[in-house]
This record gives sequence, C-alpha cells and structure tokens, in this order.
Amino acid sequence: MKVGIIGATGYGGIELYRILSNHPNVTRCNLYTSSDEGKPYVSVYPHLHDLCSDQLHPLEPERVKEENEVIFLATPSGVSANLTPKLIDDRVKIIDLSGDLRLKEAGQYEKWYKKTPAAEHVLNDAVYGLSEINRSKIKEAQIIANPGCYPTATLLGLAPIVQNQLVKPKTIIVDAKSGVSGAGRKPSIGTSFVELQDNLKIYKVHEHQHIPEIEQQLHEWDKEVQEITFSTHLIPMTRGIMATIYVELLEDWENKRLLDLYKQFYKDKPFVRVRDEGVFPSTKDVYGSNYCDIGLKFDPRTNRLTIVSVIDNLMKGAAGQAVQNFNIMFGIEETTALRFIPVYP
Ligand SMILES: NC(=O)C1=CN([C@@H]2O[C@H](COP(=O)(O)OP(=O)(O)OC[C@H]3O[C@@H](n4cnc5c(N)ncnc54)[C@H](OP(=O)(O)O)[C@@H]3O)[C@@H](O)[C@H]2O)C=CC1
Ligand SMILES: CC(=O)N[C@@H](CCC(=O)OP(=O)(O)O)C(=O)O
Repeated sequence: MKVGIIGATGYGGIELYRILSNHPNVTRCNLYTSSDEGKPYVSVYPHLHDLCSDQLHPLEPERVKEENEVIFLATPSGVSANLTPKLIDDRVKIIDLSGDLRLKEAGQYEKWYKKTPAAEHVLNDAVYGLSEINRSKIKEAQIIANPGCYPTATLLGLAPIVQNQLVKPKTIIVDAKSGVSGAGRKPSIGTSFVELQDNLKIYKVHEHQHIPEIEQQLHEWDKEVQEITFSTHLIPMTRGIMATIYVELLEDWENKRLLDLYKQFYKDKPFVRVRDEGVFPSTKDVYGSNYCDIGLKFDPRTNRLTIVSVIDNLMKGAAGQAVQNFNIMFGIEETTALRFIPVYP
C-alpha cells in the first residue's frame, strides 16, 4: 500500500515514518510539507542518514489523493478540519492524529479549541480510534479520529470500570503528567530547556482541550458519568505520559477482584498490560513502544481506587495507535510493525 504523511517534519510525522518504513504492507511512504518542499527528509532529521533518500513534497490535496491509498495527518489542530474535506475520496482512507475530528459536537470543538470546527458530515463520518475498544467500527471506517495522548492513557485506565458501570459519578479525578515531545517540535518559551529542566509545571488548569474528549467517551460508556476533574503537568523528560486516576466506586471491592476484572477485560488486547497486585508501571516500561501499562490498588479506608496508566505519548498516544488503527482498517494483524520491546534504560 502507498501511504502519505502530512506534517512529516513534526514529531508525530517522524514517528509515523519510523514505524511505516518497517511495515511489510507499506510499499511507499510519501512525505508532505507545508513549508519545506523539495528538501531531503534527512536534512530535517539527520538520524536518517543512509536510511532515507526521500524528499518532502508540497502539500497539494489533489496530488496527495492521487499518490496514496491511506493518508495520515500529523498536523496542528485547525489544519485537518479544513484539509480533510479536500482529501475525501472513495479510494482513500484518512487517519487524523490531531484533535479536529474527535469531538462529535462542533460547538464543543469551538469552545475548547477556540478554532473553526470541521464540517458536520466529516465529524459524523469520523470514527474515534481507541483501538482496543472500537475495533469493529474502526474496521469499517473511512476516516479515523485518532485519540489524544492524555485521553488514550486515561480512557484505557478507566474503561473496565466505567463500561461495567461501577463508578460513582462525579468522583473521577485524573492527575496526568507528560514529557515535552507531547507539545510538538515547534519551539516555545514554555518548552525551552531553561524553563523545563529541574522544574514541574501544571498547565491549562480546567481548560485542557482533552477534557471534553475524555468526557464524551466516558459518557458513551456510562450515561451517569459526566464531568471529570483533569489536570496536566509538564515533566522534564522527552517522552511518556503517566495518568494517575482517583475514583470512588459504588460498592466495596477487593483488590484481587478488581485486578481480575481488568485482566479479563484486556485479555485479548495485545498492547494493554495489566500489572500484578502491588506492582505499578513507570513511563520507562513503555518508552518507544505501543504498550499501555496499567496498575491499580483499591483503598478500603476511603473506598477509592487509584489507577496508574502509562503510555509513550508519541506511540500509543499518537503514531503507534494510528498504525494499529491502520492495521485494523485493512484486516492486517493488529500488532504488525508495532511489536517490539520498549527501549530500556
Ligand atoms: N506530540 C504528541 O505526543 C502528540 C501529538 N498529537 C497531535 O498530532 C498532531 C501533530 O503533533 P506533533 O507532530 O507533535 O506536532 P509538530 O509541531 O511536531 O508537527 C506538526 C507538523 O505539522 C506541519 N504543519 C504546521 N502547520 C501546518 C499547516 N498550516 N498546514 C499543514 N501542515 C502544517 C508542520 O510541518 P511542515 O511545516 O513541514 O508542514 C509540522 O512539522 C497535533 O495535532 C498534535 O496535537 C496527538 C497525540 C500526541
Ligand atoms: C505536553 C503537551 O503540551 N501536550 C499537549 C498535547 C497536545 C495534543 O496532543 O493535542 P491534541 O490531541 O488536542 O491535538 C497539550 O497538553 O496540549
């Protein structure tokens, strides 16, 4: 298959290239840019020396459609809302890594992203690509809204208990931390070395654009679950997200029973690994991989469950899950090009 990457010069783009250039079903990977056309890709990413002789092509929608059967968009929010309608074609499938197509209500997108939403027909057609949960819809989809990084960690951490309606509504608190590649390659003061190193910062308090995305999915699983408290922190590391989730349950549970529930829920899901009793994952356990690792412990004193969910933001949180969805869409074995041991140390 011929695949195209729009936004190839960004972190999501290079991660897509890293995976797709080793994918047995991908015969050609075309790279597109809105600013660096004609440049060799290796001049943007020198680690590709001797590994890649491709050039960056101009972003012309007609050409992109003609040259590819699958198009990955790894562009900042606001871009694919405008670009996707120009790329839609019966013989092309689209996988969008941005937040533009995830929220079903256009007004919600306007409110949280403060940008113009995509057309209603595009939002209606887009399938939310949380691979583990939405497999059957992903199989049939022409457009995938790939989930956000924080929502992936949070939703996989909560799915077993929310889908089984075990949660006391309004008690979900998510305390999440991300490595800096989550903010993309474009430099900013907030992501400069001096601001970050030796520092820990909370940001977008009660205003993070992933809040409505998480709530939308939780509400679909359990109509009683509505608002959550969700906070995000920047950690001085390159990759990784840890979502620590606190939630009250409707009844008393034994830890062992909860762990059994999680293990059963994820038993056929190769990229979700539930830890044994008393063991909690850290971000290095999934570094550079498509795994989501989960640990949990019930506190009978407070009737509260603590869930820890970790992912690599660029892999399971972006490019890895996008390729997992690509595999599902084309009936390719789900783990193809994605099953490798995380990088450690
Ligand atoms: N980084 C992460 O961990 C995650 C990112 N995402 C989402 O994935 C998307 C890509 O993120 P990321 O790779 O980190 O971002 P980057 O900033 O690293 O890269 C974005 C790329 O988009 C291209 N671009 C910028 N403006 C435009 C435009 N107007 N039209 C077309 N292309 C444009 C740029 O390439 P060029 O100038 O060459 O065109 C740029 O390299 C974002 O929407 C992000 O929110 C989702 C989950 C996790
Ligand atoms: C560390 C960091 O800054 N992370 C970004 C993640 C952005 C992202 O992935 O945005 P969409 O999913 O909405 O496209 C943030 O918190 O805004």
